[in-house]
Amino acid sequence: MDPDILRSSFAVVERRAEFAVKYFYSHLFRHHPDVRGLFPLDFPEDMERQRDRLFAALTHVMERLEDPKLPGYLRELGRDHRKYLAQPDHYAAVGASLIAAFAVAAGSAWSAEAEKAWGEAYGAITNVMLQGAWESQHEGEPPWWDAEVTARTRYGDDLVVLTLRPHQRLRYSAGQYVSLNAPHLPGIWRPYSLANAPRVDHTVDLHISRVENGVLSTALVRETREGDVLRLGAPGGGLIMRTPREQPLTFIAAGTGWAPVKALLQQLDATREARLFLVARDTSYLYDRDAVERLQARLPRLAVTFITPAPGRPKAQATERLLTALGNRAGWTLHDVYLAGPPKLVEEISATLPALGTPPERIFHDVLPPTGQGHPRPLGTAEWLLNRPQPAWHNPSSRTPQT
Ligand SMILES: NC(=O)C1=CN([C@@H]2O[C@H](COP(=O)(O)OP(=O)(O)OC[C@H]3O[C@@H](n4cnc5c(N)ncnc54)[C@H](O)[C@@H]3O)[C@@H](O)[C@H]2O)C=CC1
Repeated sequence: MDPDILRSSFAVVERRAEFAVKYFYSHLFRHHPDVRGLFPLDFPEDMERQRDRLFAALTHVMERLEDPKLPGYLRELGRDHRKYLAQPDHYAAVGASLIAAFAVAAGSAWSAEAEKAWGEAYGAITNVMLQGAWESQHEGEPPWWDAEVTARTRYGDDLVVLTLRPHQRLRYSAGQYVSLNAPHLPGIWRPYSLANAPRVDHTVDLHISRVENGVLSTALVRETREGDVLRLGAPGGGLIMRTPREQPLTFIAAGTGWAPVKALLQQLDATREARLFLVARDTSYLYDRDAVERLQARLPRLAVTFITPAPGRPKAQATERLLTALGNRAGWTLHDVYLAGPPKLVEEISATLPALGTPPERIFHDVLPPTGQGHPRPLGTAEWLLNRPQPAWHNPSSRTPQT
């Protein structure tokens, strides 16, 4: 497998992603009509997003071809793909259509070597994913976990906290996420962080913020009732506690990014020194305040800072205020930082923290899909002070305003 050939041919295909994806799906469904059921064809807007997801996953792999963590990621992906009831034949069918689509999209940039490199790479990727699926099956895990909604708390129009009781025990670490599906919306799965450390009764909380035109989040926020049964995919993600006991911690949570941070905080003992920055688009979105108070009562060395825009100011101002607050705190060389929230915010804050003194390898967050704008270069301290980064809102209207 030649990483250079893979990367150079993928770079050409990526520029024609839209065409490549259309070709891929029509090729796949023409040759293997049986796999149609695995894709959310009833929801054209979701099929549209499927394109981004397919390329986000491929880009993720392309960027990590030589990363020793890639096999672990692929095993987790294979375990998670059991929820689609994906069989070895399906993997082979997808591979044949993917390579056919790449060949057409790459045009004259395609060659016999590229075809060979992709065939080998796809075979290797599939083997590791199938191994992950097999291990999960061997350990007695179900393809997905049916889970009954046992409680539901609505905050405003666009946010709901659901408590679910999985029918089979779900093993996970605080800070991990699962994908979630409602059986009446087949094929639509979205990742949500588990909002609690494992409990004795095995129930889990999910914090769901409604995304405008989001088929699943809208249904979950508006229609889900106690007694409904939802489906959870295999837990995954590496936002788990990695910091030695004696070291101080900073948590930054924006919006429902509070979910994994809350789970991580629940694991701390009373001696831990930690600070928490909770960011919301306005005060009415600072939900779950009781839980914050309970944590403060249990953790005397936890300093909490709430950050919202000034009254009447746009929500972007919260991120500016967060940057100011971070700049006013000391000790960044000592703190491990755990970050969760909108991908753009996570990207910006993790690019800013090294200028304050946190080593990049001490900043932890989920691997979020690429925003298409590349990763910002970390700033030097002087650059940061002279020219503080402005929050970049790439789609400020993608959220429904609260009425
Ligand atoms: N594990 C993780 O990292 C988790 C991430 N999330 C993500 O967090 C977001 C939560 O959505 P909501 O609760 O509706 O949050 P939201 O849209 O209300 O945003 C919360 C705050 O984040 C900041 N922000 C939002 N978008 C930004 C942008 N483009 N650039 C810079 N700053 C921005 C603003 O300060 C805003 O006040 C979703 O994108 C979700 O995918 C949610 C849960 C867990």
